[in-house]
Amino acid sequence: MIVLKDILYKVTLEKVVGNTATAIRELHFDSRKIGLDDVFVAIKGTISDGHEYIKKAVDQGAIAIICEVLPEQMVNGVTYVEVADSQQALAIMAANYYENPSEEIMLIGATGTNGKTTITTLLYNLFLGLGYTCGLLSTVKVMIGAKEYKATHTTPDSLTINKYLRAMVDAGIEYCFMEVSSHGIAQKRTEALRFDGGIFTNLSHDHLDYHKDFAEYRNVKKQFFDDLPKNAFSLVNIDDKNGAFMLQNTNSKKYTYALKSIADYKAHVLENHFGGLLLKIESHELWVKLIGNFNAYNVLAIYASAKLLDVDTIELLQQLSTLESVSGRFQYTVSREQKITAIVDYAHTPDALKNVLETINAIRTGNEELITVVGCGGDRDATKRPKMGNIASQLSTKVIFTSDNPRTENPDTIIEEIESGVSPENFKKMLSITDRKQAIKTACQMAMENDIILIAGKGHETYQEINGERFDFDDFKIVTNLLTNLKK
Ligand SMILES: CC(=O)N[C@H]1[C@@H](OP(=O)(O)OP(=O)(O)OC[C@H]2O[C@@H](n3ccc(=O)[nH]c3=O)[C@H](O)[C@@H]2O)O[C@H](CO)[C@@H](O)[C@@H]1O[C@H](C)C(=O)N[C@@H](C)C(=O)N[C@H](CCC(=O)O)C(=O)O
Ligand SMILES: Nc1ncnc2c1ncn2[C@@H]1O[C@H](COP(=O)(O)OP(=O)(O)OP(=O)(O)O)[C@@H](O)[C@H]1O
Repeated sequence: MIVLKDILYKVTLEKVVGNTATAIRELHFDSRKIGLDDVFVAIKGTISDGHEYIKKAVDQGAIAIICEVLPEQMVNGVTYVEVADSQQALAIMAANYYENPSEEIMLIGATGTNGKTTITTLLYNLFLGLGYTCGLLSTVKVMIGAKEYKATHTTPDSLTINKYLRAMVDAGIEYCFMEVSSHGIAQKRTEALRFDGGIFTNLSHDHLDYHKDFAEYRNVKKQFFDDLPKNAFSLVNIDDKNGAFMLQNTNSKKYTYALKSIADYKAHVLENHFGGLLLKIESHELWVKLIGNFNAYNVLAIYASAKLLDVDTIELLQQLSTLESVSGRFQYTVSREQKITAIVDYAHTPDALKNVLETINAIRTGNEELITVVGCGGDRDATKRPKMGNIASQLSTKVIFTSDNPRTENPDTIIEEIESGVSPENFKKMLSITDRKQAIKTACQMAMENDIILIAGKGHETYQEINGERFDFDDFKIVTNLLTNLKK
């Protein structure tokens, strides 16, 4: 039997009307899920206010209501608890409800604008290879041992996280690697979790549709490190100009990694081409099958994390050399006859797109065409559109602007906004094809021997979202198929 008072442990209570010794069944923050004897946590959201659904929750059988403002009319037999912050209360209650699973597993979080999925997935694969049992909470998928679940968020809500962590602990899983998004931190989805380590990758212009400005976005990321406990490690990329800021107020053990600056963990890129990366990490030379300078940072972060988790260096180097690239993250295929290389990458921010294009330009000989197919999502930060148009047209020899999850916006209007960032001298490089499949097909038809096609923005996604509906769409499958059947 679960008692309300027990799951309220550590929640600061402002006011209580009713009995907290009451037995409860489930905990929910969505009134639509409430059944008999459940607890409803009312949250002020971005679209609606959970407080408006309190009556509905009670009508459906809720035995307790947790809210920031008590309703005027309260029903006898229902317990009403006023708290200062419902999201925080939910996080603490969720941890209590699932008996604090984060305290029974090694939990490592990665945050930053880019690299979270790559780092957490590679850490997961690395630790599996080392013989540990592992869990993964990422944008692409959730893994609990061998069982795969569809991910709905980069960082799910606190109830879902704790439910997954409990399932991992019950399955005997030793390590969980999870992505920590800025939305997740801001909405307190990760509060009340006990992390054993936190990794900071980098910070650039992103999510400014959600966060007020860059300063707020940066402060939210820092909050994750501020909250890490004394025994956890904070591992930050100190080459990033915001790296030092992340470490300012944390009580955790502070470590840095870098390719350029002085750092606790340092690497040099000795070779960088389509075959992979040759790195010198500390005194060790290491070949990895990952491409591009940014992956040198990712490999270094993984190496440093594993060292901080006491992995044997020889075994670690051996496993690192076997790692394969992550789905939709610089995933590539080469057509057999024409040797046309197609790269599918999730780059959907100006900085990530610039990184990927610079990575390709650093590797290519210069004689080939670099044809980029790219779009920007609808109903999301519109300020990045001209920036991405500018970057794509400057750093490619040809560019095709197309759709990328237009959602409720008109895809042609989005494309016009992307085009507005292209400077006149690059107009001749530019084409616009609204239909993404047609855009990819045109790129394949335009490509000649040894040319390179970059299809950016969607990465691992297997859909195109138009007006609330998701249609099957997979960049990598489409381009692989087109290149296989290409007749020139
Ligand atoms: C903008 C945003 O982050 N929204 C998240 C937020 O929902 P919200 O504030 O919009 O909720 P709302 O619809 O206003 O409703 C407010 C409250 O009323 C409740 N309600 C609502 C209707 C009803 O009938 N009954 C009821 O009780 C809702 O359950 C909610 O508690 O809280 C929900 C529960 O945690 C999230 O599912 C939801 O994520 C939406 C779906 C989303 O798309 N989020 C994205 C932007 C996101 O979080 N992305 C980051 C990664 C970003 C990145 O790095 O790319 C992520 O971690 O996934
Ligand atoms: N360390 C890095 N620095 C810069 N760019 C990177 C880094 N690692 C990966 N990238 C590039 O950034 C993009 C996103 O990578 P990844 O999915 O790993 O990041 P993320 O932080 O999980 O982003 P998201 O939450 O949007 O999925 C990809 O295009 C990838 O090529």
